[in-house]
Amino acid sequence: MEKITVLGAGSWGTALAMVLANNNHDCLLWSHRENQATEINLDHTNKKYLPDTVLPINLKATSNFETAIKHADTIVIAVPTKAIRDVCQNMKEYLNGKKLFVHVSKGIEPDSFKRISEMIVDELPSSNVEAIVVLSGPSHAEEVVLNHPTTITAASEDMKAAKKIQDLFMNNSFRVYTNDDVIGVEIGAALKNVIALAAGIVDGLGYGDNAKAALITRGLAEITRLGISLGAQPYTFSGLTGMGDLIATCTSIHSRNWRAGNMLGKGASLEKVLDEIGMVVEGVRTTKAAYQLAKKQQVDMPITEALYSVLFESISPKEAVDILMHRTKKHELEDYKTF
Ligand SMILES: NC(=O)C1=CN([C@@H]2O[C@H](COP(=O)(O)OP(=O)(O)OC[C@H]3O[C@@H](n4cnc5c(N)ncnc54)[C@H](OP(=O)(O)O)[C@@H]3O)[C@@H](O)[C@H]2O)C=CC1
Ligand SMILES: O=C(CO)COP(=O)(O)O
Repeated sequence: MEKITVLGAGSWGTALAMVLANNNHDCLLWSHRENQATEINLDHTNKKYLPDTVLPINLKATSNFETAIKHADTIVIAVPTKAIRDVCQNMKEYLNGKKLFVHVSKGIEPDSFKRISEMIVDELPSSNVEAIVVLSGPSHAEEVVLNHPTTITAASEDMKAAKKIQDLFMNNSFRVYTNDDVIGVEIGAALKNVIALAAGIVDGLGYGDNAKAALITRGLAEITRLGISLGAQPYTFSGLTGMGDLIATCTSIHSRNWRAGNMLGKGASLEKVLDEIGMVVEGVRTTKAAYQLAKKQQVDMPITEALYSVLFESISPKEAVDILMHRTKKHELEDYKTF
């Protein structure tokens, strides 16, 4: 039995804490809302985020950040991308010695273009960081809490740390692989949300399966191009955190990104969509970051550009699809000629 803290009691933090508690670890879940921590401790529910789930009784919660950080030497950070820096900054005063950090967030920071692990490195003193592991893959919280078979990847530059996280999370319904391509895993995780928003849009427009298959396939091509330009290994993008998560997110009603796109495709405004979903839709902010990053890297990312125009330049979803369909003629495999 290992002591582990999970920071962030939204859908994913709660589902992962449940996996760890079911694996008989001493898992403490931190919520920044006292009433939510009380609900988890007394009612064993988290109704806002996982309405139909009964949490294991050995899963404890706290809203005391100091208690949460001091509880364990393994800390899982499960807050949205935009909260990563704040959470890391707040934790510094309670860190004493080295801890193993796991992050599970899927995004890139606009303007700095930093991946999550880079933000963690920016914010935490290296003397307090044993290693950073990213846990990512096709894994809707709603299915994980039902113990439906799920596969995921623990990626780190430190394979010993990745294997430790594999051991802590793995069980009969939660299968964990390892990978050392942190760039590829984080880029695939962040960018699949952009393509999922676009997939939701084509479904909302009523364009059907051909259009969605095109988006997933050409989406993977542009994600791979960007990833390679940043130093990722090409084959990571055919794996769980690339193609795997694209399929899960672009085809599922569980996906907040797909649902947001679907509502946009049906004509709703971005403001109304985000208000109605009420949970993080990472793809919106990541579209901005990816659009900027593609320009910096001089990588062609037509789907990301089209989505950027819809989200931030008031182009209609239908016009954006028309623009994509009228691009100059290309060879399908010209992206792959370099590997
Ligand atoms: N849901 C899923 O199935 C999966 C999600 N992910 C990724 O996990 C990350 C978290 O997503 P998810 O749990 O789904 O998001 P949710 O929107 O479900 O929950 C986010 C949680 O983070 C809390 N939070 C927000 N800002 C802060 C802050 N500054 N300090 C402390 N807590 C904060 C929210 O609190 P409040 O209630 O107050 O808003 C909420 O509890 C995202 O990057 C997502 O892409 C990855 C795999 C699967
Ligand atoms: O990352 C996810 C599944 O792997 C969850 O996707 P959403 O954030 O779109 O719900």
